[in-house]
Amino acid sequence: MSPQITFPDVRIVEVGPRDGLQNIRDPIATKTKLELIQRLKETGLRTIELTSVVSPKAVPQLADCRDVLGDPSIKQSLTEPHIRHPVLIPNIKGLKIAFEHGVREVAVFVSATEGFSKANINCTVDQGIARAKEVTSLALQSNIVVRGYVSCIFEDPYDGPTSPASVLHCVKSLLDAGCYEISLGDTLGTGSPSSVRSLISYLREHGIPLENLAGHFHDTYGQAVANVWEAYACGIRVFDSSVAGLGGCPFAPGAKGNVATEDVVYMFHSAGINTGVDISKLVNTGVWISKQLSRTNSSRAGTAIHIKKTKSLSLDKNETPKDVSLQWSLVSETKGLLLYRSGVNMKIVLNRPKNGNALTADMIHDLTTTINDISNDPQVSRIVISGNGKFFCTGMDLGKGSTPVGQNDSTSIAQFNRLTTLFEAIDTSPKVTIACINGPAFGGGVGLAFACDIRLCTKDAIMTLSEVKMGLCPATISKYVIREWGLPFAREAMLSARPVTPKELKALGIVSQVSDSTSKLHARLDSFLITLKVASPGASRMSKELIRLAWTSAGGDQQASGIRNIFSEMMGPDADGAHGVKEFQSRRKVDWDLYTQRILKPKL
Ligand SMILES: CC(C)(COP(=O)([O-])OP(=O)([O-])OC[C@H]1O[C@@H](n2cnc3c(N)ncnc32)[C@H](O)[C@@H]1OP(=O)([O-])[O-])[C@@H](O)C(=O)NCCC(=O)NCCSC(=O)C[C@@](C)(O)CC(=O)[O-]
Repeated sequence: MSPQITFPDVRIVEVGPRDGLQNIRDPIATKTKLELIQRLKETGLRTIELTSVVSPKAVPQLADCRDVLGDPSIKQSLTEPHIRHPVLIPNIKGLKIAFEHGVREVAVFVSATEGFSKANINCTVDQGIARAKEVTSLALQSNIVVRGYVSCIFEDPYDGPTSPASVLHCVKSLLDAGCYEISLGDTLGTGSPSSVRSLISYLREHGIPLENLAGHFHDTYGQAVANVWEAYACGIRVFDSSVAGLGGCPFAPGAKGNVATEDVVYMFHSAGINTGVDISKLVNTGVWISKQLSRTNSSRAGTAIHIKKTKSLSLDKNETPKDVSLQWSLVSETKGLLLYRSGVNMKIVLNRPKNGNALTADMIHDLTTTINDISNDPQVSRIVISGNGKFFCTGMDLGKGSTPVGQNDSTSIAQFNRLTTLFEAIDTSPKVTIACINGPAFGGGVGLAFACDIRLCTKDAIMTLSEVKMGLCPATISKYVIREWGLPFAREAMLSARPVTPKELKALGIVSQVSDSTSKLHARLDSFLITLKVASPGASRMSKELIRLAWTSAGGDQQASGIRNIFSEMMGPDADGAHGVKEFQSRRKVDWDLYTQRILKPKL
């Protein structure tokens, strides 16, 4: 019988909140970063890099490092004995700030190569080492432990391949300075298992103890997980990784994200190697942060586990879907709009958060085209409209030099046509349209929400028909707002321009669900979309038409003939009804999403 092999544990250094976020251009709220750290902690990760005390000019995304470090939850976490929270520090000034906030571990960084050193920290390699030594020495005097990073271990974006001797020089210098561990950074992600083995062997042969080394691999060439495994096989036991594979490097063009923590944990657990991490919670965290950042989840294992979980939940007959997530993939991006797809669902996200997602002429045009395109796609059943950032949509563009207000006749006509075409496209779409209102809306933004069939919103999604304050009026949107709100309520809201709360709208049945936060809203949206699988797309389209007829010509001839036509369409041999009733007779429930994707449709 072969002897039982027991593998030593590995330690994962989660770098998502720092390395993962630093390269993202759109501002991320401090509270999202804090929630990310908290969620990561709850997965069982015991080393989580918090932030970086670098110049806000160099890395604007981390300009809130003081707010992160000063938050009570972080202060508490910094005192917990089994938790390690390294903070990246470039210089003495950064160290002092970290020290003031009770940080117990810092990380210093150097590049093994001149080109990257110059671009990243504007000094030579040796000047970088001297700076890191200075920080390390002062940190150690204050009982702060120091970790070192060496970047570009295989290649530099400017200088090309890196010599192992340069890596050795940096590793040795940082260890001599007193760093307890050096993380070897494949910043460009060009390394492969053979280069990993070769470098680690070289360092070991030159007297570097393996227990002082960690691996930090980026996934640009898809080699990161293989590199982690190879480094493990060589004897390395500490690995940096980032949830959902977040990351990149602002100074290394083309560098992709870090190896995803989910992929690393999955790989180690599959080999019976304990990481101490609850993979299920980790996967949920990866899905959550990807959604928060409107980014595709780069973790392969995370995505697969999540889809499997979602599928088994939605196929369970006794299960009422409750906040089950869908996997959304980015389909296209224009200036101001992001388009995502999840099966038969499309989600359009207004993406001009700095201007409250105010609708420029281009955005209105792109939004209309997108809605028309989706409306003509037989593989799609639903269209969601949402917004990025604090606001859902602040209405018509009122920006200096760009607003169409106060211009000439032709500008006015063009804007009128643009707006009416957009709202008509939404209103007459054969697809079920859902406004997922992530925050307050003003003017045309309210119109956008109420041209849709159904609305879910956050508790902060206050609606203001603010037009009268500026001498304008809710002209093109009135058709939809008055229809949905009712005359007296709409009249009062239009004439007062007062903020109307989600609570009021919910009480009137005008919004269907109100969530506590944006993340909960999106989770609720996903669950809601899953529940809509019970509805046939053809029948939904016809139901929409019946509602429109009741609104436009209640009791009239047009409504009567419209109902007659819809009735005969519904009863036809090619209509969804023929399939739905057959399934009913066989005591089978129809998943209309699968049907629409042609999976259940009989082969001709
Ligand atoms: C939203 C708050 C309360 C935020 O108030 P705040 O939180 O104090 O932030 P802010 O005012 O600094 O706004 C943040 C940024 O968003 C911009 N912004 C914000 N809204 C717009 C806009 N519409 N157009 C262009 N830019 C806009 C604003 O200019 C600023 O950009 P920055 O100055 O930093 O570059 C405030 O900015 C505000 O009151 N905005 C105006 C909202 C409004 O009244 N919208 C109605 C537009 S009229 C309309 O839609 C007509 C229509 C379509 O209904 C007619 C029809 O139906 O036919």
